[in-house]
Amino acid sequence: MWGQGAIDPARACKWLLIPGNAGGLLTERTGIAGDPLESQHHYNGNVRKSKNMEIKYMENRNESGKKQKAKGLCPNFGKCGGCQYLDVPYEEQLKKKKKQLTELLKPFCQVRDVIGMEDPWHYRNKVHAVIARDRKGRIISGVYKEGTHFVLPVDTCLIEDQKADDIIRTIRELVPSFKMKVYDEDTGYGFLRHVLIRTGHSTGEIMVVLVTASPVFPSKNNFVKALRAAHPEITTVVQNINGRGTSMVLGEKEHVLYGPGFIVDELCGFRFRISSRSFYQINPVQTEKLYRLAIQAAGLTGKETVIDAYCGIGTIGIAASPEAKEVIGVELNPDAVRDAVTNAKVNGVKNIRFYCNDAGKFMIQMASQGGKADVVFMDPPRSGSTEEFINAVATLKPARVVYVSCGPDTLARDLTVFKRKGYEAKEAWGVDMFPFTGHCEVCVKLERK
Ligand SMILES: C[S@@+](CC[C@H](N)C(=O)[O-])C[C@H]1O[C@@H](n2cnc3c(N)ncnc32)[C@H](O)[C@@H]1O
Repeated sequence: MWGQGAIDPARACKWLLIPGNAGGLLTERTGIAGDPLESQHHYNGNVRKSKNMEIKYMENRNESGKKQKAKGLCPNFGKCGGCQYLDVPYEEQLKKKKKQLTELLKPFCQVRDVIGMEDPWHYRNKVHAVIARDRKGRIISGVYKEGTHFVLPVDTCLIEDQKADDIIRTIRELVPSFKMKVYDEDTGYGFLRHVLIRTGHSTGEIMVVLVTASPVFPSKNNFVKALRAAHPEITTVVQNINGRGTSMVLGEKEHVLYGPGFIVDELCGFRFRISSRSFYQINPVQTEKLYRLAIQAAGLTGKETVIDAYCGIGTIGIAASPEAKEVIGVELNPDAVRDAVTNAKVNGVKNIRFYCNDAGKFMIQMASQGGKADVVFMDPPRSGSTEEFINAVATLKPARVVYVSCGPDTLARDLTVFKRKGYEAKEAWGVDMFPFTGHCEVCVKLERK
Protein backbone atom coordinates (compact mmCIF):
# COMPACT_ATOMS: atom_id res chain seq x y z
CA MET A 1 0.00 0.00 0.00
CA TRP A 2 1.31 3.42 -0.85
CA GLY A 3 0.45 6.36 1.33
CA GLN A 4 -1.73 6.22 4.38
CA GLY A 5 -5.02 6.91 2.68
CA ALA A 6 -5.69 3.79 0.62
CA ILE A 7 -9.35 3.59 -0.17
CA ASP A 8 -10.90 0.74 -2.03
CA PRO A 9 -14.40 1.96 -2.85
CA ALA A 10 -15.58 -1.56 -3.47
CA ARG A 11 -15.13 -2.31 0.23
CA ALA A 12 -14.15 0.67 2.28
CA CYS A 13 -16.36 3.37 3.67
CA LYS A 14 -13.62 4.80 5.83
CA TRP A 15 -10.85 6.94 4.58
CA LEU A 16 -7.80 8.34 6.25
CA LEU A 17 -6.20 11.69 5.94
CA ILE A 18 -2.55 12.46 5.86
CA PRO A 19 -1.92 14.48 9.02
CA GLY A 20 -1.31 18.10 8.27
CA ASN A 21 -2.58 17.97 4.73
CA ALA A 22 -6.19 18.77 5.21
CA GLY A 23 -6.25 22.01 7.15
CA GLY A 24 -6.16 25.29 5.37
CA LEU A 25 -6.04 23.87 1.91
CA LEU A 26 -9.70 23.44 1.32
CA THR A 27 -10.92 26.93 1.37
CA GLU A 28 -10.11 28.14 -2.09
CA ARG A 29 -9.67 24.81 -3.68
CA THR A 30 -12.89 25.21 -5.62
CA GLY A 31 -11.26 28.00 -7.50
CA ILE A 32 -7.54 27.61 -7.77
CA ALA A 33 -7.32 24.04 -8.86
CA GLY A 34 -8.19 24.44 -12.46
CA ASP A 35 -10.34 27.47 -12.83
CA PRO A 36 -8.17 30.31 -14.01
CA LEU A 37 -11.16 32.58 -14.10
CA GLU A 38 -12.24 32.39 -10.52
CA SER A 39 -13.48 35.83 -9.55
CA GLN A 40 -12.66 37.21 -12.96
CA HIS A 41 -15.48 36.18 -15.16
CA HIS A 42 -18.63 38.04 -14.32
CA TYR A 43 -20.37 40.57 -16.46
CA ASN A 44 -23.42 42.62 -15.78
CA GLY A 45 -24.24 43.15 -19.42
CA ASN A 46 -27.93 43.35 -20.05
CA VAL A 47 -27.49 41.30 -23.19
CA ARG A 48 -28.92 37.82 -22.96
CA LYS A 49 -27.69 34.95 -25.06
CA SER A 50 -29.21 35.14 -28.53
CA LYS A 51 -28.77 33.31 -31.78
CA ASN A 52 -27.87 36.63 -33.27
CA MET A 53 -25.11 37.28 -30.79
CA GLU A 54 -22.35 36.78 -33.32
CA ILE A 55 -24.12 38.99 -35.87
CA LYS A 56 -24.80 41.67 -33.31
CA TYR A 57 -21.21 41.42 -32.34
CA MET A 58 -19.96 41.93 -35.89
CA GLU A 59 -22.27 44.90 -36.46
CA ASN A 60 -21.06 46.60 -33.32
CA ARG A 61 -17.51 45.91 -34.25
CA ASN A 62 -17.87 47.51 -37.67
CA GLU A 63 -19.75 50.52 -36.42
CA SER A 64 -17.76 51.68 -33.47
CA GLY A 65 -14.65 49.59 -33.10
CA LYS A 66 -13.72 46.62 -30.97
CA LYS A 67 -13.63 48.10 -27.50
CA GLN A 68 -16.90 49.92 -27.99
CA LYS A 69 -18.55 46.72 -29.12
CA ALA A 70 -17.28 44.74 -26.19
CA LYS A 71 -18.52 47.39 -23.78
CA GLY A 72 -21.90 47.24 -25.52
CA LEU A 73 -22.07 43.54 -24.78
CA CYS A 74 -20.82 43.89 -21.25
CA PRO A 75 -20.35 47.06 -19.23
CA ASN A 76 -17.71 45.35 -17.09
CA PHE A 77 -15.49 44.65 -20.07
CA GLY A 78 -11.91 45.49 -19.17
CA LYS A 79 -12.74 45.84 -15.47
CA CYS A 80 -13.36 42.39 -14.01
CA GLY A 81 -10.32 40.76 -15.60
CA GLY A 82 -12.40 38.07 -17.31
CA CYS A 83 -13.28 38.01 -20.99
CA GLN A 84 -10.15 39.42 -22.59
CA TYR A 85 -11.40 38.14 -25.96
CA LEU A 86 -14.94 39.49 -25.81
CA ASP A 87 -14.08 41.70 -28.78
CA VAL A 88 -12.72 38.82 -30.87
CA PRO A 89 -14.94 36.57 -33.06
CA TYR A 90 -14.98 33.02 -31.75
CA GLU A 91 -13.15 31.39 -34.68
CA GLU A 92 -10.42 33.96 -34.32
CA GLN A 93 -10.15 33.26 -30.58
CA LEU A 94 -9.48 29.60 -31.32
CA LYS A 95 -6.77 30.53 -33.82
CA LYS A 96 -5.15 32.92 -31.35
CA LYS A 97 -5.13 30.23 -28.67
CA LYS A 98 -3.58 27.73 -31.04
CA LYS A 99 -0.90 30.28 -31.95
CA GLN A 100 -0.11 30.96 -28.28
CA LEU A 101 0.06 27.25 -27.47
CA THR A 102 2.21 26.54 -30.52
CA GLU A 103 4.62 29.27 -29.47
CA LEU A 104 4.90 27.85 -25.95
CA LEU A 105 5.09 24.18 -26.86
CA LYS A 106 7.27 24.59 -29.96
CA PRO A 107 10.32 23.04 -28.26
CA PHE A 108 8.32 19.91 -27.41
CA CYS A 109 5.68 18.90 -29.93
CA GLN A 110 3.09 19.81 -32.51
CA VAL A 111 -0.14 21.45 -31.36
CA ARG A 112 -3.41 20.43 -33.02
CA ASP A 113 -6.26 22.86 -33.74
CA VAL A 114 -7.98 24.06 -30.57
CA ILE A 115 -11.30 22.28 -30.12
CA GLY A 116 -14.01 24.88 -29.69
CA MET A 117 -17.67 24.99 -28.67
CA GLU A 118 -20.70 25.09 -30.91
CA ASP A 119 -22.33 27.53 -28.52
CA PRO A 120 -19.62 29.27 -26.49
CA TRP A 121 -21.91 31.36 -24.25
CA HIS A 122 -23.08 30.73 -20.68
CA TYR A 123 -20.88 27.69 -20.22
CA ARG A 124 -19.79 28.22 -16.62
CA ASN A 125 -21.46 25.74 -14.28
CA LYS A 126 -19.96 27.43 -11.22
CA VAL A 127 -20.86 31.01 -10.42
CA HIS A 128 -19.53 33.01 -7.51
CA ALA A 129 -20.90 36.36 -6.33
CA VAL A 130 -19.67 38.64 -3.59
CA ILE A 131 -22.49 40.23 -1.61
CA ALA A 132 -21.76 43.82 -0.66
CA ARG A 133 -23.19 47.33 -0.44
CA ASP A 134 -22.39 50.03 -2.95
CA ARG A 135 -21.42 53.58 -2.01
CA LYS A 136 -25.08 54.52 -1.69
CA GLY A 137 -25.72 51.63 0.68
CA ARG A 138 -27.65 49.52 -1.84
CA ILE A 139 -27.17 45.76 -1.70
CA ILE A 140 -25.25 44.49 -4.69
CA SER A 141 -23.92 41.13 -5.84
CA GLY A 142 -20.98 40.90 -8.15
CA VAL A 143 -17.28 40.33 -8.52
CA TYR A 144 -14.15 42.03 -7.36
CA LYS A 145 -12.70 44.51 -9.82
CA GLU A 146 -9.49 42.96 -11.07
CA GLY A 147 -6.72 43.19 -8.51
CA THR A 148 -8.92 44.98 -5.93
CA HIS A 149 -11.62 44.31 -3.38
CA PHE A 150 -13.93 46.82 -5.00
CA VAL A 151 -17.13 44.98 -5.94
CA LEU A 152 -18.47 45.44 -9.46
CA PRO A 153 -22.23 44.79 -9.56
CA VAL A 154 -23.28 41.92 -11.83
CA ASP A 155 -26.79 41.04 -12.94
CA THR A 156 -26.05 38.76 -15.84
CA CYS A 157 -22.88 37.47 -17.38
CA LEU A 158 -22.34 36.22 -20.89
CA ILE A 159 -20.34 33.18 -19.85
CA GLU A 160 -22.15 32.15 -16.69
CA ASP A 161 -25.06 29.77 -16.30
CA GLN A 162 -28.14 31.98 -16.61
CA LYS A 163 -30.15 30.14 -14.00
CA ALA A 164 -27.33 30.71 -11.50
CA ASP A 165 -27.40 34.44 -12.22
CA ASP A 166 -31.19 34.45 -11.66
CA ILE A 167 -30.81 32.72 -8.30
CA ILE A 168 -28.13 35.17 -7.17
CA ARG A 169 -30.45 38.07 -8.05
CA THR A 170 -33.24 36.47 -6.02
CA ILE A 171 -30.96 36.02 -3.01
CA ARG A 172 -29.92 39.67 -3.23
CA GLU A 173 -33.59 40.67 -3.25
CA LEU A 174 -34.44 38.41 -0.29
CA VAL A 175 -31.66 39.78 1.94
CA PRO A 176 -33.48 42.96 3.11
CA SER A 177 -36.79 41.21 3.78
CA PHE A 178 -34.97 38.79 6.10
CA LYS A 179 -33.06 41.69 7.70
CA MET A 180 -29.88 39.86 6.89
CA LYS A 181 -26.72 41.92 7.43
CA VAL A 182 -24.37 42.16 4.49
CA TYR A 183 -20.77 41.48 5.46
CA ASP A 184 -18.43 44.45 5.36
CA GLU A 185 -14.85 43.46 4.56
CA ASP A 186 -13.42 46.64 6.10
CA THR A 187 -15.12 46.39 9.48
CA GLY A 188 -15.52 42.60 9.59
CA TYR A 189 -19.13 43.20 10.62
CA GLY A 190 -22.11 41.51 9.00
CA PHE A 191 -23.33 38.06 8.02
CA LEU A 192 -23.74 37.17 4.33
CA ARG A 193 -20.45 37.28 2.39
CA HIS A 194 -20.68 35.25 -0.81
CA VAL A 195 -23.01 33.08 -2.83
CA LEU A 196 -21.71 30.16 -4.85
CA ILE A 197 -23.94 28.29 -7.29
CA ARG A 198 -23.06 24.99 -8.94
CA THR A 199 -25.21 23.40 -11.59
CA GLY A 200 -25.26 19.89 -13.00
CA HIS A 201 -25.31 20.34 -16.77
CA SER A 202 -26.92 16.97 -17.57
CA THR A 203 -29.03 16.52 -14.49
CA GLY A 204 -30.23 20.09 -13.93
CA GLU A 205 -29.41 19.76 -10.23
CA ILE A 206 -28.47 23.03 -8.52
CA MET A 207 -26.49 23.67 -5.35
CA VAL A 208 -26.61 27.03 -3.57
CA VAL A 209 -23.81 27.74 -1.10
CA LEU A 210 -24.41 30.70 1.22
CA VAL A 211 -21.11 31.80 2.72
CA THR A 212 -21.69 33.49 6.06
CA ALA A 213 -19.33 35.10 8.56
CA SER A 214 -20.88 33.31 11.54
CA PRO A 215 -22.78 30.05 12.07
CA VAL A 216 -25.95 31.50 13.61
CA PHE A 217 -28.42 31.90 10.75
CA PRO A 218 -31.69 33.39 12.03
CA SER A 219 -34.79 32.29 10.08
CA LYS A 220 -32.71 29.96 7.97
CA ASN A 221 -35.62 27.62 7.30
CA ASN A 222 -37.84 30.44 6.13
CA PHE A 223 -35.05 31.85 4.00
CA VAL A 224 -34.52 28.52 2.29
CA LYS A 225 -38.28 28.13 1.88
CA ALA A 226 -38.56 31.54 0.21
CA LEU A 227 -35.59 30.81 -2.02
CA ARG A 228 -37.01 27.46 -3.08
CA ALA A 229 -40.43 28.98 -3.67
CA ALA A 230 -38.81 31.32 -6.19
CA HIS A 231 -36.56 28.58 -7.60
CA PRO A 232 -38.00 25.09 -7.12
CA GLU A 233 -35.17 23.82 -9.35
CA ILE A 234 -32.69 24.23 -6.47
CA THR A 235 -31.85 20.75 -5.20
CA THR A 236 -29.62 21.56 -2.24
CA VAL A 237 -28.64 24.53 -0.07
CA VAL A 238 -25.48 24.61 2.03
CA GLN A 239 -24.33 27.17 4.57
CA ASN A 240 -20.55 27.56 4.57
CA ILE A 241 -19.03 29.47 7.46
CA ASN A 242 -16.05 31.69 6.77
CA GLY A 243 -15.28 34.08 9.61
CA ARG A 244 -11.78 34.90 8.49
CA GLY A 245 -10.67 38.30 7.27
CA THR A 246 -9.05 36.97 4.12
CA SER A 247 -10.08 36.94 0.50
CA MET A 248 -10.71 33.21 0.61
CA VAL A 249 -14.24 32.42 -0.41
CA LEU A 250 -15.03 29.21 1.44
CA GLY A 251 -14.45 28.32 5.06
CA GLU A 252 -14.01 24.83 6.41
CA LYS A 253 -17.30 24.38 8.30
CA GLU A 254 -20.57 23.66 6.57
CA HIS A 255 -24.20 22.92 7.43
CA VAL A 256 -26.55 21.41 4.94
CA LEU A 257 -29.75 23.48 5.05
CA TYR A 258 -31.69 21.59 2.42
CA GLY A 259 -31.24 18.50 0.27
CA PRO A 260 -28.27 16.13 0.19
CA GLY A 261 -25.46 18.72 0.37
CA PHE A 262 -24.07 17.86 -3.06
CA ILE A 263 -25.18 17.75 -6.69
CA VAL A 264 -24.78 15.02 -9.27
CA ASP A 265 -23.72 15.49 -12.87
CA GLU A 266 -23.02 13.10 -15.71
CA LEU A 267 -19.85 12.89 -17.79
CA CYS A 268 -18.80 10.24 -20.33
CA GLY A 269 -21.69 8.02 -19.26
CA PHE A 270 -20.84 8.08 -15.53
CA ARG A 271 -22.58 9.88 -12.68
CA PHE A 272 -20.50 12.09 -10.41
CA ARG A 273 -21.34 13.49 -7.02
CA ILE A 274 -19.86 16.96 -6.47
CA SER A 275 -19.57 18.55 -3.02
CA SER A 276 -19.26 22.27 -2.52
CA ARG A 277 -15.51 22.25 -1.89
CA SER A 278 -14.50 19.61 -4.43
CA PHE A 279 -13.03 20.62 -7.75
CA TYR A 280 -15.19 20.03 -10.82
CA GLN A 281 -14.37 21.28 -14.33
CA ILE A 282 -16.36 24.45 -15.03
CA ASN A 283 -17.29 23.66 -18.64
CA PRO A 284 -18.92 20.21 -18.81
CA VAL A 285 -19.47 20.17 -22.59
CA GLN A 286 -15.75 20.67 -23.20
CA THR A 287 -14.76 18.40 -20.33
CA GLU A 288 -16.24 15.38 -22.11
CA LYS A 289 -14.19 16.21 -25.21
CA LEU A 290 -11.08 16.68 -23.08
CA TYR A 291 -11.49 13.40 -21.21
CA ARG A 292 -12.16 11.43 -24.40
CA LEU A 293 -9.00 12.88 -25.92
CA ALA A 294 -6.96 12.12 -22.80
CA ILE A 295 -8.22 8.53 -22.61
CA GLN A 296 -7.54 8.00 -26.31
CA ALA A 297 -4.02 9.41 -25.88
CA ALA A 298 -3.41 6.91 -23.06
CA GLY A 299 -3.76 4.02 -25.54
CA LEU A 300 -5.31 1.65 -22.99
CA THR A 301 -5.83 -2.03 -23.81
CA GLY A 302 -7.35 -3.32 -20.57
CA LYS A 303 -4.05 -4.62 -19.18
CA GLU A 304 -2.64 -1.43 -17.68
CA THR A 305 -2.10 -0.17 -14.17
CA VAL A 306 -3.10 3.48 -14.44
CA ILE A 307 -2.48 6.37 -12.07
CA ASP A 308 -4.90 9.30 -12.03
CA ALA A 309 -2.85 11.96 -10.23
CA TYR A 310 -4.59 15.12 -8.94
CA CYS A 311 -7.80 13.16 -9.54
CA GLY A 312 -10.38 15.47 -7.92
CA ILE A 313 -13.66 13.56 -7.61
CA GLY A 314 -12.23 10.72 -9.70
CA THR A 315 -13.64 11.74 -13.07
CA ILE A 316 -10.74 10.86 -15.39
CA GLY A 317 -9.88 7.63 -13.58
CA ILE A 318 -13.48 6.44 -13.48
CA ALA A 319 -14.04 7.33 -17.14
CA ALA A 320 -10.86 5.40 -18.05
CA SER A 321 -11.53 2.43 -15.75
CA PRO A 322 -13.37 0.19 -18.28
CA GLU A 323 -10.25 0.25 -20.48
CA ALA A 324 -7.68 -0.45 -17.74
CA LYS A 325 -6.76 -3.35 -15.47
CA GLU A 326 -6.69 -1.11 -12.40
CA VAL A 327 -6.72 2.59 -11.60
CA ILE A 328 -5.15 4.38 -8.64
CA GLY A 329 -6.39 7.89 -7.93
CA VAL A 330 -4.52 10.37 -5.72
CA GLU A 331 -5.89 13.69 -4.52
CA LEU A 332 -5.12 16.08 -1.67
CA ASN A 333 -8.59 17.43 -0.91
CA PRO A 334 -10.40 15.02 1.45
CA ASP A 335 -13.86 16.18 0.36
CA ALA A 336 -12.99 15.37 -3.25
CA VAL A 337 -11.62 11.97 -2.24
CA ARG A 338 -14.83 11.22 -0.38
CA ASP A 339 -16.78 12.15 -3.51
CA ALA A 340 -14.45 10.00 -5.64
CA VAL A 341 -15.01 6.95 -3.44
CA THR A 342 -18.79 7.40 -3.65
CA ASN A 343 -18.57 7.97 -7.38
CA ALA A 344 -16.75 4.69 -7.93
CA LYS A 345 -19.33 2.85 -5.83
CA VAL A 346 -22.35 4.46 -7.46
CA ASN A 347 -21.01 3.63 -10.91
CA GLY A 348 -20.13 0.08 -9.92
CA VAL A 349 -16.44 0.62 -10.73
CA LYS A 350 -14.49 -2.03 -8.86
CA ASN A 351 -10.99 -1.68 -10.31
CA ILE A 352 -10.22 1.74 -8.82
CA ARG A 353 -8.97 2.92 -5.44
CA PHE A 354 -8.19 6.35 -4.10
CA TYR A 355 -5.53 7.79 -1.84
CA CYS A 356 -5.84 11.07 -0.01
CA ASN A 357 -2.31 12.43 -0.24
CA ASP A 358 -0.07 14.97 -1.86
CA ALA A 359 0.49 13.61 -5.37
CA GLY A 360 4.27 14.21 -5.20
CA LYS A 361 4.67 12.47 -1.84
CA PHE A 362 2.48 9.62 -2.97
CA MET A 363 4.47 9.02 -6.15
CA ILE A 364 7.78 9.15 -4.28
CA GLN A 365 6.48 6.57 -1.80
CA MET A 366 5.16 4.38 -4.56
CA ALA A 367 8.44 4.58 -6.48
CA SER A 368 10.52 3.85 -3.36
CA GLN A 369 8.41 0.76 -2.66
CA GLY A 370 8.99 -0.65 -6.13
CA GLY A 371 5.54 0.18 -7.49
CA LYS A 372 4.84 0.06 -11.21
CA ALA A 373 2.51 1.97 -13.49
CA ASP A 374 1.88 1.66 -17.21
CA VAL A 375 0.10 4.96 -17.74
CA VAL A 376 -0.05 8.15 -15.68
CA PHE A 377 -2.77 10.75 -16.12
CA MET A 378 -1.89 13.98 -14.40
CA ASP A 379 -4.10 17.06 -14.13
CA PRO A 380 -2.46 19.39 -11.62
CA PRO A 381 -3.67 22.84 -10.58
CA ARG A 382 -2.70 25.90 -12.58
CA SER A 383 0.59 26.09 -10.69
CA GLY A 384 1.61 22.81 -12.34
CA SER A 385 3.34 19.79 -10.88
CA THR A 386 6.68 19.45 -9.08
CA GLU A 387 10.10 18.16 -9.96
CA GLU A 388 9.72 15.52 -7.22
CA PHE A 389 6.52 14.25 -8.78
CA ILE A 390 8.10 14.04 -12.23
CA ASN A 391 11.24 12.33 -10.90
CA ALA A 392 9.05 9.75 -9.17
CA VAL A 393 7.05 9.20 -12.38
CA ALA A 394 10.33 8.53 -14.19
CA THR A 395 11.22 5.94 -11.54
CA LEU A 396 7.86 4.20 -12.03
CA LYS A 397 8.62 4.06 -15.76
CA PRO A 398 5.13 4.28 -17.27
CA ALA A 399 5.16 3.91 -21.07
CA ARG A 400 2.89 6.93 -21.42
CA VAL A 401 2.01 10.06 -19.47
CA VAL A 402 -1.05 12.10 -20.36
CA TYR A 403 -0.68 15.61 -18.96
CA VAL A 404 -3.87 17.71 -18.75
CA SER A 405 -3.23 21.36 -17.93
CA CYS A 406 -5.07 24.64 -17.55
CA GLY A 407 -1.77 26.49 -17.15
CA PRO A 408 0.23 26.20 -20.38
CA ASP A 409 3.19 28.12 -18.87
CA THR A 410 3.65 25.67 -16.03
CA LEU A 411 2.98 22.81 -18.43
CA ALA A 412 5.92 23.97 -20.61
CA ARG A 413 8.10 24.21 -17.48
CA ASP A 414 7.16 20.66 -16.46
CA LEU A 415 7.68 19.29 -19.98
CA THR A 416 11.30 20.44 -19.76
CA VAL A 417 11.75 18.28 -16.68
CA PHE A 418 10.00 15.33 -18.36
CA LYS A 419 12.30 15.72 -21.35
CA ARG A 420 15.35 15.53 -19.09
CA LYS A 421 13.89 12.39 -17.57
CA GLY A 422 13.49 10.69 -20.95
CA TYR A 423 9.84 11.50 -21.73
CA GLU A 424 9.09 12.94 -25.13
CA ALA A 425 5.96 14.97 -25.83
CA LYS A 426 4.34 13.54 -28.96
CA GLU A 427 1.28 15.65 -29.54
CA ALA A 428 -0.76 18.39 -27.87
CA TRP A 429 -4.43 19.26 -28.17
CA GLY A 430 -5.98 22.51 -27.04
CA VAL A 431 -9.53 22.32 -25.72
CA ASP A 432 -11.28 25.64 -25.33
CA MET A 433 -12.62 25.27 -21.83
CA PHE A 434 -12.83 29.04 -21.29
CA PRO A 435 -14.27 30.83 -24.37
CA PHE A 436 -13.86 34.63 -24.49
CA THR A 437 -11.00 34.50 -22.03
CA GLY A 438 -7.30 34.24 -22.80
CA HIS A 439 -7.10 30.81 -21.13
CA CYS A 440 -7.01 27.39 -22.73
CA GLU A 441 -6.89 23.79 -21.51
CA VAL A 442 -4.24 21.53 -23.05
CA CYS A 443 -3.76 17.78 -23.18
CA VAL A 444 -0.27 16.46 -24.00
CA LYS A 445 0.68 12.88 -24.72
CA LEU A 446 4.20 11.90 -23.61
CA GLU A 447 6.02 8.66 -24.29
CA ARG A 448 9.03 7.10 -22.64
CA LYS A 449 12.01 7.02 -24.98
C1 LIG B 1 -7.26 20.82 -12.15
S1 LIG B 1 -7.95 19.90 -10.85
C2 LIG B 1 -8.22 18.38 -11.69
C3 LIG B 1 -9.16 17.44 -11.02
C4 LIG B 1 -9.69 16.31 -11.91
N1 LIG B 1 -8.63 15.66 -12.63
C5 LIG B 1 -10.76 16.81 -12.84
O1 LIG B 1 -10.59 16.77 -14.06
O2 LIG B 1 -11.83 17.24 -12.34
C6 LIG B 1 -6.57 19.62 -9.83
C7 LIG B 1 -6.85 18.82 -8.58
O3 LIG B 1 -5.59 18.66 -7.89
C8 LIG B 1 -5.83 18.70 -6.50
N2 LIG B 1 -4.52 19.03 -5.89
C9 LIG B 1 -3.94 20.24 -5.72
N3 LIG B 1 -2.71 20.08 -5.21
C10 LIG B 1 -2.51 18.76 -5.05
C11 LIG B 1 -1.43 17.98 -4.58
N4 LIG B 1 -0.31 18.55 -4.15
N5 LIG B 1 -1.56 16.64 -4.55
C12 LIG B 1 -2.70 16.04 -4.97
N6 LIG B 1 -3.76 16.74 -5.44
C13 LIG B 1 -3.67 18.07 -5.48
C14 LIG B 1 -6.91 19.74 -6.35
O4 LIG B 1 -7.58 19.58 -5.13
C15 LIG B 1 -7.78 19.43 -7.57
O5 LIG B 1 -8.79 18.51 -7.23
